[in-house]
Amino acid sequence: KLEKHCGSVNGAAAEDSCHSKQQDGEDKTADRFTFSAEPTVEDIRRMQAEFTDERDWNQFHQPRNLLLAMVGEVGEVSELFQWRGEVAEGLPDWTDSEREHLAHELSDVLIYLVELAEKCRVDLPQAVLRKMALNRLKYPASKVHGSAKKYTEYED
Ligand SMILES: Nc1ccn([C@H]2C[C@H](O)[C@@H](COP(=O)(O)OP(=O)(O)OP(=O)(O)O)O2)c(=O)n1
Repeated sequence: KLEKHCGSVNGAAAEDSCHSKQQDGEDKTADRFTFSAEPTVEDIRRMQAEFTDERDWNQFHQPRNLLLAMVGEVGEVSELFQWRGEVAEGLPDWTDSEREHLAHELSDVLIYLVELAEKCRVDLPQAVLRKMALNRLKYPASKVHGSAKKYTEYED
């Protein structure tokens, strides 16, 4: 079962439940945003595996091809942002159609990423947990709070 999220299927046009202005006028949209619980990463892996099986496309979906496909889709995401200058969180100036286009392109990136991980036998959800643990060790909050320097730039 796929739950509706934020009053819309893609979470983009959710003026009432997701986009509330506080009394001081500050838009707290970003603070309130969360993803739907489903589909899980494993659901996405399985759905894409079914999609490729049904088309006999597995023969084309080797790791290197999936990597190139994913990078191509990242390029399509970049196209949506290029020449716009700074874009604020929540994309306040974007039309619904532009938001939906972005949702499609980000989904393409995710679909290929998940399939690439599958074909490389990387259990992505667990790998993310391990990598985030490493990130926390590398960048202790007490040491790096408020600074975006890379870890090699810290002196002690
Ligand atoms: N050989 C293929 C082709 C497509 N797809 C799936 C995964 C992606 O989610 C989407 C990509 O489709 P397109 O290559 O047609 O790319 P776009 O949807 O981005 O279309 P366009 O490049 O015209 O914007 O379809 C796939 O799994 N394997």
